[in-house]
Amino acid sequence: MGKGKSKVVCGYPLSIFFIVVNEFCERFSYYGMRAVLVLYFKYFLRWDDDLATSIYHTFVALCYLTPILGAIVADSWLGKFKTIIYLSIVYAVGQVAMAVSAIHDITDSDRDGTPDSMTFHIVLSMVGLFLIALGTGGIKPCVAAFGGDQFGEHQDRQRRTFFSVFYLCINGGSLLSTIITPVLRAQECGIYSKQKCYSLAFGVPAALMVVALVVFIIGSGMYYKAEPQGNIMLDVCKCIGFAIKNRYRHRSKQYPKRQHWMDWAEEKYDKLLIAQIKMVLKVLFLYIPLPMFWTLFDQKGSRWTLQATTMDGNFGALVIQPDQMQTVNPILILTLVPIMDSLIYPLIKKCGLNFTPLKRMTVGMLLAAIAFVCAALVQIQIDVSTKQLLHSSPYILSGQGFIYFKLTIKGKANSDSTTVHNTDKATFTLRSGSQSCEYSTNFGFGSSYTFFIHSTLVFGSNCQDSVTAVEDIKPNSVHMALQIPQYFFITAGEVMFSVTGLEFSYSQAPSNMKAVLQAGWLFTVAIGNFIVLIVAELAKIPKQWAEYVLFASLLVAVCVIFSIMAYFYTYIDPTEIEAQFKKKINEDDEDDKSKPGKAEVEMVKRDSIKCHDEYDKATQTKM
Ligand SMILES: CC(C)C[C@H](NC(=O)[C@@H](N)Cc1ccccc1)C(=O)O
Repeated sequence: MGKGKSKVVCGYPLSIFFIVVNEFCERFSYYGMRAVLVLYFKYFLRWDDDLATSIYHTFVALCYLTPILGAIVADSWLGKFKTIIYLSIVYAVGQVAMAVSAIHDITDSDRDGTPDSMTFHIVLSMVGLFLIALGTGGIKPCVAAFGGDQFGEHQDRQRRTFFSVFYLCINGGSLLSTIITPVLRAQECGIYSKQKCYSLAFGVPAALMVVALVVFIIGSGMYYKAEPQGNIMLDVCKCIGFAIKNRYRHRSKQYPKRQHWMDWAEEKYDKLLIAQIKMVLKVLFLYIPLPMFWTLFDQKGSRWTLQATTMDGNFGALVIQPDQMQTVNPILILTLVPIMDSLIYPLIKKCGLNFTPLKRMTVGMLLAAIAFVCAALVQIQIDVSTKQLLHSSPYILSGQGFIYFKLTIKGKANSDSTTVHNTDKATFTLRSGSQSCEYSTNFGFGSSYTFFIHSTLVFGSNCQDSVTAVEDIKPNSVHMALQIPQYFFITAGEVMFSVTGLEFSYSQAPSNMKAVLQAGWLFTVAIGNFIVLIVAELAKIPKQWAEYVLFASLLVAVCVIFSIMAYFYTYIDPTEIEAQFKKKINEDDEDDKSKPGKAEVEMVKRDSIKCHDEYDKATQTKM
C-alpha cells in the first residue's frame, strides 16, 4: 500500500504517474532550453565565445546550487508539494521571459532584422535565466523526494523501481528536447523580418514547463503530503553548534568521553534530532569524494564535444554534428537502465553476490575512469592522424594569373555560421556583375582548401575547369563512431553511480531531511562542475590525451578512498530508528511520571546508552 489517498496500480501508487510525467516535461523544458543557449548568446546577443561559455557554465552551476534553497524551504517551511508548485511557477515565468527576450521584433524599430536595444534582450534573458535556475534547482530535490514519499515503509522494491523510471523520464525528456529545439531554432520567424527562431526554441520548453505544472496539480488529490516539521535546518545548525561548544567546554580529561561528538548536544537537544543529524552527517561525509565523478561526467558537453569536432561524423545516410553526439548519453540510458534493473542486477544477485548501493557506485566510478582512458586512446589516434599543412597561402601568392580564396569545412552544428557544413558536395556560384558560373566539389569534415581561380575564367562556360582546389588541411579521418565506447562506459557508470546515488540519498535520509539530502547529492554535481573550471584553468596540460589520463587517474584514486569509506559505512533504516526513538521517548516519559526526583545527569547518561543501543541495532549492514 502507498501512503497517500492514491489508487494502487500493479503495486504502485497512481500518484507517481503524475510525478514522473511532471519530471519528463520539466527535463524537456530544461535540456531543450540549454541545448540552444550558447548559440543564443553568440548569435542573438552577439557575445564572444568566452563570455557565452562562462555565462553558460555559471548558469549550469547555479542550477545545482539552488537545490539547497529549495530543500530548506520544502523541509522546514512550505512542504515539498507547495514548494514544487510555487517554484514551478517561477520556473515557467523564467522560460517565458527567455522566449520573449528572443523576439527580435520587439526592439527592431528600423525593421532591419537586428534588435536595436540589445540591453533589453540581455536584461530580460538574464532575469529569465536566474528565475529558471531558481525554479529548476529549487524543485529538483523536492520532486525526487516527493516521489519517494509516496511509497509505504514496505515498498522498498517499488521505490527503487520508481527511481529507475524517474531517471528514464529525465533522459526521455532530455533526449527529445535536445533533438527538437535545435530544429526549431533553425527555422526562420519574425513579424517584420525573418530571423532564426530562438523565441520558438525557448517558447516550446516554456509551454512544456506549464504542462509539467498542470500535470502536477492534476495529481494533487492523490499525493501523500508529509508536513514540514519547522525550521529543521536552523535546528540542525544550532544543535551542531551546541555540540561543538559543549565538547570544547568539557575538553578536560575529567569528563568521560562520549561515543559520538554529536552526543555532546544531549544536554539541550532532543535525542531523536541528534540521531537524525548523525544519519545525515554520515551520508554527507561519504559524499566528499563524489564530485570527482561529475567532473569527468560533465566533460561530455565540453571536452568530448570539442574532440568530436576533430572527427569525421559521416555515418552514411546520417551526418552527425559534434554536439549531437551527446544524445548518445540519454539513448544509452534508456537502454541500459532496464537492462541493468531486469537482467544484470538480478543475475548478480542470483550468483550470490551482495551488490550493495555503495558497491554499485564504486563500480560506476571505475567505469567513468575507463571511459576517460577510451577518450585518451581516441585522442592519440586523432593526434597521429593530425592534419598536415600542405600549403600555406602566402607561399601560393607568388602564383601568376590566379586569384585565390580559402575555405574551411568544420563539423559544426550551427547554421548561423558562414562555415560550409559538412557536406559531401558543395556548390559555389562565382559572380561578376550579372554573369555567373557554378563550381562543385566534395569536402570532408575539418578540411581546409584554397581555391585558385584562373584570371582567364570565362563566365557562362563551365567554371569547373577554371578552378583548382588545393587541400591545405586533410579532412578528419578518425570516425566519430570511435567515441561510442567512451559514451558507453560513462553512461554505464552513470547508471550505476547516479541512479543508485539518487535512491541511496533518499533511503538513508531521516524523514524530515529527505529533500535536504537530495540537495546535498546535487551539490556534489555543482562542485564537480567547478572542479572542471579550476582544473582546466590550472592544469594547462598541452596534450589532450594526457589530460584525459590525468582525470581518469584522479578518479581511480578518489574511487579507492571512496571504497574504503564505503566499507565502514553501515546502512540504516531511518524509519525504524525514528520509530524506536519515539517509542523509547514515550516509555521514558511514563518512567519519569512514576519515578519523580531522579537526578537529571543520570537520566541523560542512561538515555544516551539506550539510544546508542537502538541506533547500533538498526545499523548492522556494511558496504
Ligand atoms: C546530473 C544529474 C544529477 C542527472 C540527470 N542527468 C541525466 O540523467 C543525463 N543523462 C541527461 C543528459 C541528457 C542529454 C545530454 C546530457 C545529459 C538530470 O538531469 O537530472
